[in-house]
Amino acid sequence: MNNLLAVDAKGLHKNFGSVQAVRGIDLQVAPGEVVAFLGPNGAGKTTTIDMILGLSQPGKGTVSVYGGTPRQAIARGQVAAVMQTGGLLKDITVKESVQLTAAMFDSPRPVVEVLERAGIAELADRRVEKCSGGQQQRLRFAMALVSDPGLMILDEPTTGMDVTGRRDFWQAIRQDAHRGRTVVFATHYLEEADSYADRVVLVRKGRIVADGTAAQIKNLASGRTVRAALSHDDPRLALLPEVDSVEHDGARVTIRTRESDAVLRFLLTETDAHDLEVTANNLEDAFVALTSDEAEDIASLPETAAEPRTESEARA
Ligand SMILES: Nc1ncnc2c1ncn2[C@@H]1O[C@H](COP(=O)(O)OP(=O)(O)OP(=O)(O)O)[C@@H](O)[C@H]1O
Repeated sequence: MNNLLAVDAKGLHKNFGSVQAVRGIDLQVAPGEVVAFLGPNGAGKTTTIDMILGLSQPGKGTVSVYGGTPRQAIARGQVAAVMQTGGLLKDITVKESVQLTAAMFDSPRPVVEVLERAGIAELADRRVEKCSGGQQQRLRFAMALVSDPGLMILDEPTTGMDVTGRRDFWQAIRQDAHRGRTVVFATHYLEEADSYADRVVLVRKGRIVADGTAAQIKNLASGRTVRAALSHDDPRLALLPEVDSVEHDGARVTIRTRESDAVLRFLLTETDAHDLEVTANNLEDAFVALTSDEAEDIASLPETAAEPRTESEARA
């Protein structure tokens, strides 16, 4: 994995005046990966994506896309983006928009084909200004498909869409991704990352705080709390590898853990604990906790970087 990486970003920093928008992001994306860049408002997702696309320059750090600069990759048609807003001319039709984009490339995909892929063939003659927000996003997607890019970058593409619109949009993306296209998308919807990404990169305040499969991130985010009555403080609890934190409060102890079974076993066999209670943390609450101001950095999960998808694993 060297210059074959779809994205190789190293030590990215970006400040806007006194705002440190990105504070040291390293991101390697292998061809065929579908990566969600997940984080709350202001985490630095768009700023990072802008640097990957060459729309802004890092204050520090480097970005290469397929071994070249972002601008070279865009000019070669290797990367295309679907951004949240902009990029559309309101007075022309859907089909004309795609035709204009196609005129920029030597061997574009046929216009009719990309309109179908994006699910807007029946809107071909509609003026852009008459299209709904979701339809305009599909048009941006169609325009991004024209160069048949190896890497597609989507910046919160479904913001403002209703549930059906989001589902239909992702279905269109998935249907097109069957050839193992690399996809990097920014989102703050946990369920989008969960449903559509092989790998989830969780960002908070300009840094990556976790990097793994959706299941691993969910595991991190969805620990359990064990409460029990205990006659005295037991310092061994805090030393258990499965334990994240221990709080003693009089005769009760509260233990946060990712593996409640191991903790329960210890309490029942090694201590006089009784009146045990286990509660699962709410996933959304836990996600907020992972990315909140108070949250400490969580170690990334090194083995989790998903392998490039094979043809057979690729989504239909
Ligand atoms: N052009 C700019 N000038 C000043 N500050 C900026 C600029 N662009 C971004 N920021 C600030 O940088 C930080 C990161 O913003 P960014 O847009 O990258 O976050 P994001 O994760 O994409 O958020 P959202 O989910 O709300 O789109 C925020 O504090 C934002 O206010």
